[in-house]
Amino acid sequence: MAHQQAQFMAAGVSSPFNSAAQPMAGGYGQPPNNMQVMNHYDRSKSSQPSSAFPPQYNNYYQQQPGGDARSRPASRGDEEARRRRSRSNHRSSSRQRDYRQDTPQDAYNYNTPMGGVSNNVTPPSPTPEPSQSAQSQLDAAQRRPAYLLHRDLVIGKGSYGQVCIASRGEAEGHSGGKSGKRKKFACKCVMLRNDPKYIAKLQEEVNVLRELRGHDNVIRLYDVFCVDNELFIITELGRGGDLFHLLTTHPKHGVTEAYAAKTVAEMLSAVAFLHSRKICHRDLKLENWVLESGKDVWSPLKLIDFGLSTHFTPGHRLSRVVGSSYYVAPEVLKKSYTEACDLWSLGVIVYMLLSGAPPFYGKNDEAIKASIVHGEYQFPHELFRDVSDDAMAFVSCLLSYSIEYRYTAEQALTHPWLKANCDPEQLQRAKDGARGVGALNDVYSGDVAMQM
Ligand SMILES: Nc1ncnc2c1ncn2[C@@H]1O[C@H](COP(=O)(O)OP(=O)(O)OP(=O)(O)O)[C@@H](O)[C@H]1O
Repeated sequence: MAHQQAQFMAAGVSSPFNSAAQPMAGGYGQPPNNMQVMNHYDRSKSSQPSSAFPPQYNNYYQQQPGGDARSRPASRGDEEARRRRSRSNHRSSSRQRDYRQDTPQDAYNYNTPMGGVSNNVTPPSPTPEPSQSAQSQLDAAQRRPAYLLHRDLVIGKGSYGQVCIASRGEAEGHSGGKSGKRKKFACKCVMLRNDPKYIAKLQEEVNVLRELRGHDNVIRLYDVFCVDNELFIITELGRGGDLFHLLTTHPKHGVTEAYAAKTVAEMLSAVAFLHSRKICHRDLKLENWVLESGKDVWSPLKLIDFGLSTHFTPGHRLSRVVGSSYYVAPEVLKKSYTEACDLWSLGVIVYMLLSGAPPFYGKNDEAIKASIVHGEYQFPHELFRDVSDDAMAFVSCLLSYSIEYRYTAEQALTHPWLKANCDPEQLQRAKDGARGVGALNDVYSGDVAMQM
């Protein structure tokens, strides 16, 4: 994001970070050279350092059982000891583990012929046929229906496969507009398994993405198809990379309140919209928000990764323990929860945006879970010195242990902290988005959309 930084500074836009900016890595808003993209986005979880966060995140304070959430500023000695403990803890703790024990029960559809463009996830045939064409022999760039898949341009890796760049242009039968440029997309590539539960999970992910099309802060689905037992989910490309990357590649902690408020308004807009459609995301975390533009860190945020999302019935409790360390709500760990778990996760995200550290932590997943279930957190002075009382009050409304008192996304959008720190037009757009105003106007236009 060196060029992002340069861009907003040159344009006279205020820096989103709390401290003097140093060049940051990441982003691919400029025509990327392959190596840049690989360097910044080939973030294989297996190759992640064992620390949950890079060193600049390791200033977590020690939990003080029984302490007031807004309690005493830590003394310098305390803080040093905590930092030391925290640093050694996080060297050995695992990164963002998912508690994936989830098996959505929706029916799935086996009807789509291989290679077709479809909304349906097609399971592999029990005895896979040998590779059918020269297509499968192309390695670095493979031609798929209407897209060129750039297998070498990996922008992310998750537990289900990898996400790479796909593009299309005149060669694939699409006009490139006036500029004649190829349009780029993100393509999630997932090997299919002959496992109905697994297929049903993917089907739910695709269904949810399709249902949410048109909201400004939800990544837009363009296409889904299967080729040779591999599923390809083509979505809009978040060119600015994800928020985890943005925060952790910056040398200092936290973002300004103005940037946090803009970010949170957009997140709440998306989450309110999801909940109005009776969809619970269940995996909100910094990594699952990407910036639309690689040139402007103030560009809109987009929610990605609906792999753990589920439809819910109001009044019915969900029970499967799913989510990611640090962000998972206590009631999820207790196996009885509602869509309010998403608001808890947003509370964790805002806390982290403002301070650069998570509110609940521990030396391993078990310790993190125990800290979350215990439910007590603080706003340590050294991390929140420059943060307003209103901002902390806002975080408290989301990190309410009791879901009765926890704000809904709609309620949170009316909080005075957002009003004081957000551009009014932006806040209004977020509120409109929460009610699905933009989404209702999302006409399926254009050839790609027609394929859906
Ligand atoms: N549309 C996109 N635009 C930009 N980056 C993306 C996009 N989709 C995914 N990514 C990147 O790829 C990473 C992995 O994608 P995703 O979360 O969808 O995969 P996953 O297998 O479901 O991962 P996880 O195991 O974390 O749930 C993301 O954290 C993000 O950095």
